Amino acid sequence: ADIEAQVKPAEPTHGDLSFATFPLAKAQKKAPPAIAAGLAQTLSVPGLEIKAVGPYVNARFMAMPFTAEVLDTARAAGPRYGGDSDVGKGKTVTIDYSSPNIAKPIGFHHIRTTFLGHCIANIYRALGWRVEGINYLGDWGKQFGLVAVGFQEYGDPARIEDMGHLVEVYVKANARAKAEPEFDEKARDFFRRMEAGDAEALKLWNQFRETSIRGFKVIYQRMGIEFEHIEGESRYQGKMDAVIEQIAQKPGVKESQGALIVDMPYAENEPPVLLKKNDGSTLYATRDLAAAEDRYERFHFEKSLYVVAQDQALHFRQLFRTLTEMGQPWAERCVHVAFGRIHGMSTRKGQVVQLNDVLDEAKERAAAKVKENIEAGRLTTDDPEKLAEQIGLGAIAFGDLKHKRASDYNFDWDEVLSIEGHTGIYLQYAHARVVNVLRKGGGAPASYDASLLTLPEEQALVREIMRLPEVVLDAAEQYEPSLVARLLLDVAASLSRYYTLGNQDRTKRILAEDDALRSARLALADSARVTLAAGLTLLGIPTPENM
Ligand SMILES: NC(=[NH2+])NCCC[C@H](N)C(=O)O
Repeated sequence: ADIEAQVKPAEPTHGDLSFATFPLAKAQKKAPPAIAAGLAQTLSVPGLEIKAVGPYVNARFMAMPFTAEVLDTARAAGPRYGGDSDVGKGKTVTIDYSSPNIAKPIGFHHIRTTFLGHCIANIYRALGWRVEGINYLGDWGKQFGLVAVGFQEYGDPARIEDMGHLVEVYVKANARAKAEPEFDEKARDFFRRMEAGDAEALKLWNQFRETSIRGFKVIYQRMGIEFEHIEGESRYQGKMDAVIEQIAQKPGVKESQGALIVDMPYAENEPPVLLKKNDGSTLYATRDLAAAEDRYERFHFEKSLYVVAQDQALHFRQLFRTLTEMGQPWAERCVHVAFGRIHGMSTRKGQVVQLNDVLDEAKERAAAKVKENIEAGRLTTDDPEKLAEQIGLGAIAFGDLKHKRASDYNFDWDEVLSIEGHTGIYLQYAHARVVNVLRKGGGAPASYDASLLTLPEEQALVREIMRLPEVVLDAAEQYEPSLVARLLLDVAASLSRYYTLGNQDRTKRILAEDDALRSARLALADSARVTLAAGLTLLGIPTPENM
């Protein structure tokens, strides 16, 4: 109790704690060095290495025995850290994501499915699965009738290749159909002609479709997304009768109020699964049934994911139940990866949120931030325009992916672009900063002594770095990119605590005077860099090296 413990000076090669034995000399009637030697021999504390040095008992936190293994694993894997190509070897997953509706605005739910789906696809790919990403366009259905009839009445033929124009036509036509029954009837009739194979109707439809796909592709390119398949509901045109025939065999079909429905038990008040409307036209559910079978035939999937808003939960429950009732053993491999809503997202262009406008505005706002920080000398870049695009995309993507997918969230421009917050830009900056420190230190050495990494802050950072592979597995199992997002925040926070420890200048902490210590710290910094880069890439977020 008389022993005074003092936290050792900043230079940790001397140990982390030191006890002076002078106060004990009188009571024990022994010389301090002898007391120190005796104590060092009898004291045993797990995790502490204890040594007598003259009259002092010095203690040092020991590095976890696996520190070297963690760092070497991360550094050897580099951009593939967190992945494991054995996990999904020989298995295929289909991922239905993005799937916007042609000639309709890309609404908030398409923003979430696009980010979530892209990330889940990246994660499964990193785990060695064969990923068949499917952009299942809403390119069939009555809404086409609306656009077509609207376009014929007040569209500008010169602008048939302008997606924005088609959206305008749709929005107006939709409002008119609600107010004017004849207009609505015309739209239905147009779709009926499409389903009947009318060449003229199909020609116009195809023009709209091409225009939309061209417009979507620009957005996907911007986001770094490549789909294995861009197809859509129209693929099942002409193939629906076969599916209905199959359902008629098992579990059966029946008529209900002029429409054709799947004959299976329904809960009280549950709307039945509609296969054909009373006018004979097919529905979303009919096409999804055909699509599910088609996907199984083409890909023999181990899993079939549908990254679609929670609003469609009933649709998917019924879809999967129908497949089960049909006797498809693979029905249980289908999963609705549902997500909540974004509240409060609007752009300067207005309330009808379009993904491209969101990305544009994010870039514009990021550009203002970049400019402001360059002027204040806090940021350097040789390509401010590109950096703004990368920060803008990171802001929206991370702002979305950090939330558990099932929860709703409020979107706020200032929040997603805050450098201090739980944001994409914060992580991008943490990454660029560590890249910079490594550059100053002449890069990380191949060999180093991991046992020198004994500071609690160093060990804490090692522990976060170590978690990525496990977190990626959990994220895949739960279809939950937010787990990866949160780990990255933990890594960045640990890194920042390490830099600022003892209020030292961050470069000094890592670029220590002592060669051996500096090497070990650079190796640790390099592993943190690898973890941030690999994780951000899984989330679909660019990792600029300079900012
Ligand atoms: N197989 C599916 N149903 N995928 C989701 C399609 C989403 C639909 N196009 C929509 O925008 O609401």
